[in-house]
Amino acid sequence: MFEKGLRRLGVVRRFFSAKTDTSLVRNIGIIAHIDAGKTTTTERMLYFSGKTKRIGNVDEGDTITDFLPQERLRGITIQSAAISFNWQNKFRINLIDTPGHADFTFEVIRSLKVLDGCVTILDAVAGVEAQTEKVWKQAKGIPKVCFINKMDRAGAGFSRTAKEIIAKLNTRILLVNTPIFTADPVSREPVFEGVLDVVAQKVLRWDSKDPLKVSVEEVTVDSQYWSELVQLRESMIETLSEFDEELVEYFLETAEGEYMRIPYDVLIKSIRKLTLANFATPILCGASFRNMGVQPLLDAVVNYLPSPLEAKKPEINTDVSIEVSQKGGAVVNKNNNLCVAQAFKVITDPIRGIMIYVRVYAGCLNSGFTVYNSSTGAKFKIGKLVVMHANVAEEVKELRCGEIGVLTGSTVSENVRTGDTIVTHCIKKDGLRSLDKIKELGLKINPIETPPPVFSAAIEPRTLGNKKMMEDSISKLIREDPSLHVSVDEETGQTLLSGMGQLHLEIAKDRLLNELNADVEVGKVMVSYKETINACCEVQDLETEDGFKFSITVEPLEVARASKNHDDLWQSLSLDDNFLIMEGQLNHGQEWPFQVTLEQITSALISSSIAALQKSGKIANFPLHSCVVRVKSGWTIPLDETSVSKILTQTRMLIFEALNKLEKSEFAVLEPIMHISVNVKQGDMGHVLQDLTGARKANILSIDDEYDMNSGENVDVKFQKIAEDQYLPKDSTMGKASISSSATANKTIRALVPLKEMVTYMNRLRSLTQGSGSYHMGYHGMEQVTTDRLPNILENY
Ligand SMILES: Nc1nc2c(ncn2[C@@H]2O[C@H](COP(=O)(O)OP(=O)(O)OP(=O)(O)O)[C@@H](O)[C@H]2O)c(=O)[nH]1
Repeated sequence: MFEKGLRRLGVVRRFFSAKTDTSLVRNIGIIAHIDAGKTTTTERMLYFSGKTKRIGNVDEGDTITDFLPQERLRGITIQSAAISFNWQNKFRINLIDTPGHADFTFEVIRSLKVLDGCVTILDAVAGVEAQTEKVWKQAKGIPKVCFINKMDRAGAGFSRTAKEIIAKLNTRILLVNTPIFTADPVSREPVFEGVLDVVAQKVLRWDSKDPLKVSVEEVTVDSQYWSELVQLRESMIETLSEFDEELVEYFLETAEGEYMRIPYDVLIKSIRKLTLANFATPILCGASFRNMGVQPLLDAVVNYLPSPLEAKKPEINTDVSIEVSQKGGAVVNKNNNLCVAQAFKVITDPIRGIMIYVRVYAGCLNSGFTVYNSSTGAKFKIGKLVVMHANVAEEVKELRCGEIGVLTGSTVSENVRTGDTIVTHCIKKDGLRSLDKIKELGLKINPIETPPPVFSAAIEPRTLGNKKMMEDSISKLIREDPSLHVSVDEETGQTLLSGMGQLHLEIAKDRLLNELNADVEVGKVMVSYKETINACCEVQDLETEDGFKFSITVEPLEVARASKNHDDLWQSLSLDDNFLIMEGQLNHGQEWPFQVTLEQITSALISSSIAALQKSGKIANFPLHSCVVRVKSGWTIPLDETSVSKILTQTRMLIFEALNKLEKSEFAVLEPIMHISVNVKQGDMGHVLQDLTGARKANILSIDDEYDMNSGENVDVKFQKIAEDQYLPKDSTMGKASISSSATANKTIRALVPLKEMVTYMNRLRSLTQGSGSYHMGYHGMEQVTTDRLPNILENY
């Protein structure tokens, strides 16, 4: 219980030991729609855990996790920040606070890749918002708890939000605590004062002046909360019984069918079981800004979210076994000496240089050991290892299975990129030779997918002498943020920087100018267009005198998918939905004959394919999208060749040559299509709809009442029924739905729209709705530009 944690606060504020038992580690992410209160909640978690001695606030720009100058200035999270702290003096929580803005979705994707559990924060007034639905889907399969925040705001609706969680996020819920209110002495309006803890059967009230002071009151039969508590427990136990046989047995036999006789520990165990199985989501509430409800949330993190030993196993490229032992954590290929880790984030620290965040999946990573990057084939020694507390580093000797930490040192900076897998021996400093070449050194954790960039801007040095510095600064930026892309037009020499949205490019520009001191000019932000091919092309058996032999085809993605062969090695080019296929590579069987490794060859082929597909569109030189470069089986290189540079140049030329065989008519221009949800008052609906379908060429998917769950396209009928049947306490504050009369009732329009038509939409929506309308937009996919709009697009590009 958190009271124990509180009591300890004044006494124990020491750093945790690096050797925390793996079963006591929680790697969690905080995910939500923008402004739901992720950073505010994280800040309180750090304070209540004893990690910080004062509470930072987003609005004053002094939080621990939003430490970039741009984050403090704008009051939003831009990059995910990792921080470790203790709870209950025994659990170690590694927490990543992720950005909520859709432009920084890659930060969420890469964090989710290495996390075992999530806290989803919701704004009690806004309910389940569009970005919440999106991140919830991205976190599929990861156990979650929900925190309904901002219960202090007028219009907060706990039960309304809880109902939306069931219906829109398609999960059963377990109400771990519910809000309690007191009446304002003057206005008599309800004021949020604490929570009813359904599991511990207590009422917790926070002192508005002292954040550490909480009064705890047992709920007994004569309490005003007793009958509410009985109903809440009954409802919780019914949901638990749907899944947990052991609980049913306990309820019927030991508790003799009495809901109130199931003890705290038995309930915690059962809630944990359902959460880990992704059968249900525990729900809690509070108001982080007022320091209310955060300690129970931390208790929920350790009580209900998985340790690394219980988490989803990593997805890897081969079929070796991954077993989990309570003592050693995950063991890959039955080898207790094998360490497997994945790099998920790279940052450049002004003092420490390049820092690579890794998650260790098996074994133990030791400083000073030689490691192998199985994604690139590079072998190198790692330097110091550190654990980060936002921007403060603590040096550690080792990172064990399940932990998140940082690699530092110059060798590391040259050899590791986001998504790479690192393999090493846990005991011998230079023990790579004793690892199995194919099953262990060849093992890769599936890479982190990068979403496609949809906006780009030309960028150029102010003076010619600054070109090199500009290139270096851009590559630093891209190393940190692979969702930014750079391409150079070989004919005009123009450099284009592409990203996930206008804000993303704006921040990149700010960082280039102010943090990296690059003397550059950045042009107008424009939509990124692509081209694709609708026919295959090939170059057969190119043989050079010095012994290189390759046959290559370039195919549309759907053609390659239709003829997928399980012996082929598919590699994502991490860009534009393009792939490289190496035919028959999983079937070689015999001894590897070449000096260079398969990983080095594959890495070279990936680089040459990316370069060749960058500017190959025949209609307008746009980069190619949804294309596959296939290297046919039977390829060879000279046996004594020690470098891959020739493979790079030869295959790049071959891809160009193949593409040149296609006619212009076999190419098509693609544009980014966005899904949008627009919230407007009923009275404004007509104008907004007319504008969307007319000027913006939108394809309307649905029009729903904002809080009407009877008609949403993403409402599953099964969960709608569960939502209707769920027992929920009456909302004490005035819910938004009850405030609105039919004339002002909010409507949500969902539609698919070309991004080009949405560039100035915010201003347009404001003027159509007198400032009351709002919208949210996310990437849907690339689609062929319709013939009527193509000439205009090409003319203006
Ligand atoms: N009334 C009220 N306001 C809150 C509460 N929690 C956060 N806020 C405010 O909501 C705004 C957004 O809070 P943040 O913590 O930055 O939200 P976020 O989810 O981290 O935002 P992004 O990371 O930019 O997506 C700030 O103005 C906070 O002060 C709360 O419990 N009650």
